[in-house]
Amino acid sequence: MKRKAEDDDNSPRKKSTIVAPLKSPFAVKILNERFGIPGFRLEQEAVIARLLHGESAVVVFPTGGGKSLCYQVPAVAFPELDKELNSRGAADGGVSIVVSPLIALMKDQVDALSRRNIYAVAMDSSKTREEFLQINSDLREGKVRILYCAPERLNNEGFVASIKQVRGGVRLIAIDEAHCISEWGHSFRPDYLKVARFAIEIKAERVVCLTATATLKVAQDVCDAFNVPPSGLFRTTMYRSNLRLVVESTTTKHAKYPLIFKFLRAHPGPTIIYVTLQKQSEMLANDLRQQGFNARSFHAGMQTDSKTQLQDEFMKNDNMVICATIAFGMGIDKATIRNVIHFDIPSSIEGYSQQIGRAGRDGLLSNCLFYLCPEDFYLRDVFVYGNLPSIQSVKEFLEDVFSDENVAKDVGESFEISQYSQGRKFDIKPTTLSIMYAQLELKFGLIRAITPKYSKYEFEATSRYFAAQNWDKSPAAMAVFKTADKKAKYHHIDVDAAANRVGVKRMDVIRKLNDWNDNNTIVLRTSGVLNVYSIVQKLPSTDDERSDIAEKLFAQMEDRQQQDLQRTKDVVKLATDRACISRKVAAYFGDESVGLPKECGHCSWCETHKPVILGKHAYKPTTAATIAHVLAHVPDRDDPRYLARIAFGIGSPRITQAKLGSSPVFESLSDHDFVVRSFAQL
Ligand SMILES: Nc1ncnc2c1ncn2[C@@H]1O[C@H](COP(=O)(O)OP(=O)(O)OP(=O)(O)O)[C@@H](O)[C@H]1O
Repeated sequence: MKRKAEDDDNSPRKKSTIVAPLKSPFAVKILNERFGIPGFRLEQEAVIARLLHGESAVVVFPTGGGKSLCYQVPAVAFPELDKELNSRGAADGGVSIVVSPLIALMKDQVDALSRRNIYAVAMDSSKTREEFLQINSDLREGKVRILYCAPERLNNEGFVASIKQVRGGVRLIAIDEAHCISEWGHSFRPDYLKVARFAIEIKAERVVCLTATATLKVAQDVCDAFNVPPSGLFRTTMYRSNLRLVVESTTTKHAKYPLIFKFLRAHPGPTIIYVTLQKQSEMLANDLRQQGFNARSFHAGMQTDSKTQLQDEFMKNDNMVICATIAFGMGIDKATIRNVIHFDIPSSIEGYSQQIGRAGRDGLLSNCLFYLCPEDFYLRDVFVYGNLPSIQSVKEFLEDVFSDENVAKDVGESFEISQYSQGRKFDIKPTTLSIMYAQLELKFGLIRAITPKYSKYEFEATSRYFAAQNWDKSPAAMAVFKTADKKAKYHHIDVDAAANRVGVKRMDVIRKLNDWNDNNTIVLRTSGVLNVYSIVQKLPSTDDERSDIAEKLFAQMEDRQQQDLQRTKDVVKLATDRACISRKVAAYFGDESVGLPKECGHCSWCETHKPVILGKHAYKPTTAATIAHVLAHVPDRDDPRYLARIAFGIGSPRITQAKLGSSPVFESLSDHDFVVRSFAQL
């Protein structure tokens, strides 16, 4: 008998009315036997029991709380449980997919799982073609237990297609850092919004979303995205009784230095000092070294090898001070960090709590210091105001996306665009640009991102390449031979020009290059991503329609700017309030658990019962003369926000291109409030 379509719906959106068990002896057995761990912590067992029962879950555990086991144990348990219940064939165990933004973390986990004889792989761009083919074949045969990938991978329709063919299907999707799904979250990532759609498309049986920082609102958003009922939300307390939370205010940034030196002399041990700017991390490490500390700097601008080496050193060392941007710490599992110091204002309470959460995982007393002064606000404002482009830029960007050529295309056709060049051309930050694309995709339903292309191909020829010139007369090979241009060691090739020249498809040329790469005829290098979008709905062609979309996009970004400004205010309020800081952090995350003391007894408020007083942040007023000074150096009058940015010292692609970053007016009004209005009446 033919079943109704909804009966086939295995997707996580299908709600269940059956109550899931809280215990799972089977999961305990897997934990002991396959992971060598004696027992579960927190609510790990209840989460896993629910997943094994076929339900989805949202997990909010603090950093280091053991979220990884919540998906690793079920992934291993599914095929074993099938065997026990005799419900599926041995090769039909399916795969569990972990979506995570942290590539380094994926690698560590894959290594650890491999040591336990669990077949896990990370699908990332470092894989060679051979490895990639091997993974795909193993996936099809249902051999891979856990597959890690970054959210961006879900834009790759080849990947989505191959997942649909996995033998045994997708048993579970685990979404790490799941707060990135929520637009209310402090680190919203547009590609995360596509995970829910992906889960439905590939008919994932269940989903587990994991995060260390989610307010009630964010947790609710995550639950809504995957239709997880209240019984599927697991939260444990954020309160950490071994963390001493101290806030101190200073009059200037400079005055923080002697306080830090003095504190670290009295409290040695592994330490992380968080700063906002890369340059600052280097300067501070330098100053600390001069004071005799074993200090090093860490930031995202460093080479991957140096970063890995430094992390390894920090893991082994018991008295190292790392001056780092927030790039440091994610995936660092060092239990004995004694001090976490904030040299600048953290961007949100979520960020603050995540960073202090890295201290004292061994349960021993650890100090979390937060130094605050009026100068700190400037840096935060630069970051927040720098994200919002001008409405003019948004309109020009949309004109480019909805060009006559694209508008003439039919539904199902696609267009290519380089987000990188658009960012430079329209003066929009890459993250902001990708948020707008995600909105065009998910909110307006106009386009859909599909597999990006590389725009630049180059290769190093081996002797086989030169030999092939005599015998390989295939059109794709001829296209390469005729077009590739040798400069020094590398041949450069414009794949589109090559394809046009001989009248073959672009794809054929790319396939040829890849085949040659596989059989050692060439060593291929690719770079320069071209984003590709397929048209889902006829693109808007009238000015009114475009204007309407531009205004909606802009309004939403303005909203985000307000939220970001509010986040800074929340942090300052937390630090300067007449209340227990630990309790306030817990309350911010909706954690009012019974058993939480009214006052923690180990924060600056509880220790002194005096609030931290922050000096007044005095902005200078803008005058006609200060504005005229800026205008004298910048000829453009098309965009008040652009002028305000220069004056305030917020870099942008357009400012870099105009070489105005070193102009005398750049940053000239940094001690003024960021007022676009001052330039708007010109
Ligand atoms: N039940 C347990 N018993 C003993 N050790 C555990 C248990 N659960 C997790 N751990 C260990 O605790 C450490 C932290 O776990 P994990 O990395 O999963 O934390 P996390 O919640 O993902 O943290 P983060 O938010 O920093 O990513 C790991 O070394 C892990 O092996």
